[in-house]
Amino acid sequence: MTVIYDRVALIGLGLIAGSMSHAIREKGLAREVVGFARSAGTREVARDIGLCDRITDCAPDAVADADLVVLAVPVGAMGPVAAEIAPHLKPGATVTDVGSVKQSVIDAVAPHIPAGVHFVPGHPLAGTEHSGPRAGFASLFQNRWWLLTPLPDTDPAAAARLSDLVRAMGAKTDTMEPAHHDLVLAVTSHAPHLIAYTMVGVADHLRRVTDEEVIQYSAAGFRDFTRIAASDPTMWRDVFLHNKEATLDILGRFTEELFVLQRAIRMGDGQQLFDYFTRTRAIRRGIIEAGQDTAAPDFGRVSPAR
Ligand SMILES: NC(=O)c1ccc[n+]([C@@H]2O[C@H](COP(=O)([O-])OP(=O)(O)OC[C@H]3O[C@@H](n4cnc5c(N)ncnc54)[C@H](O)[C@@H]3O)[C@@H](O)[C@H]2O)c1
Ligand SMILES: O=C(O)C(=O)C[C@]1(C(=O)O)C=C[C@@H](O)C=C1
Repeated sequence: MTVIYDRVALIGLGLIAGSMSHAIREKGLAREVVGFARSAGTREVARDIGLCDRITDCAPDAVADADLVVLAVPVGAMGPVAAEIAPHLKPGATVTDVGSVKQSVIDAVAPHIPAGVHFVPGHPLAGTEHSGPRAGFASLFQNRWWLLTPLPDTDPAAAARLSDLVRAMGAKTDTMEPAHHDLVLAVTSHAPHLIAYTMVGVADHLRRVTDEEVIQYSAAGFRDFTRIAASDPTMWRDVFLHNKEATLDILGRFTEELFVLQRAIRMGDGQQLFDYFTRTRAIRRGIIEAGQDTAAPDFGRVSPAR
């Protein structure tokens, strides 16, 4: 493969940055991958497992002379991290982020980006319930979407070069308006996570169930919920706090639908339930036909949790 950036700096060394480092180094897409993490423990693990070519103890060091800087920290930390590295960015460099929410990250990061540095926000639609420096793996982005949400004044050449990197890591790229991205992701990712957290919380309240039966008789459907509900609390706290309006809108619609189904059950309206489930089954089949189902539960085998 061709080198796309001479030096890539990864800020935050968790699942996404770790997976990027594995993919970039495995495919030779950069001459050097430098990593920085805030906590000494994370840096130590990253050094132990040889996650990057170099790990530094200071964010400004990591970004000095980097051609691409990737902000891979929780959404709420993007602004402060951008402020810290901004004075040290190389003219002509590109800064991207991998945050699950786009508009609030843009609002927090863009004001810090100096003239002559390109900011191309992005979001890989790929992940697992695991986090931290050991969680990453090179094939995470294979055949998954990686959305870019460039700003009106984003340099097209900088965005195209980032797209090249993303595609070379195995992902498919598309561009979207940030606010539209946040609404789409509220439907496809954020509200479903909240529902999974809630469902597992409900089971937890039923002590009789939780004590033994929830483990012993855990059905596949509930197990899928528990996988999602095991996702990183900091990351998801920040997602909901920073995509508040869209998530609340979708949860409002969800509640209305839930009442419709609840009423159908109460009234014994089997036809309504059958018709509803027939429509939703078609959506699932559409996702599989589009090649978007990658059997997420297998991720646990690929990358053991911390
Ligand atoms: N996990 C997923 O499924 C997934 C998928 C796509 C995008 N994302 C987004 O990618 C970003 C990183 O997620 P991840 O799953 O790699 O997380 P992670 O928890 O595995 O890693 C996050 C890293 O950020 C560091 N960090 C945390 N708080 C920080 C702070 N205040 N300042 C500096 N560093 C800090 C942590 O030490 C860690 O190194 C998030 O913005 C998340 O929304 C996650
Ligand atoms: O498979 C999972 O564990 C995920 O939840 C990944 C997932 C998603 O909802 O699809 C989670 C958050 C992201 O921002 C992108 C991907």
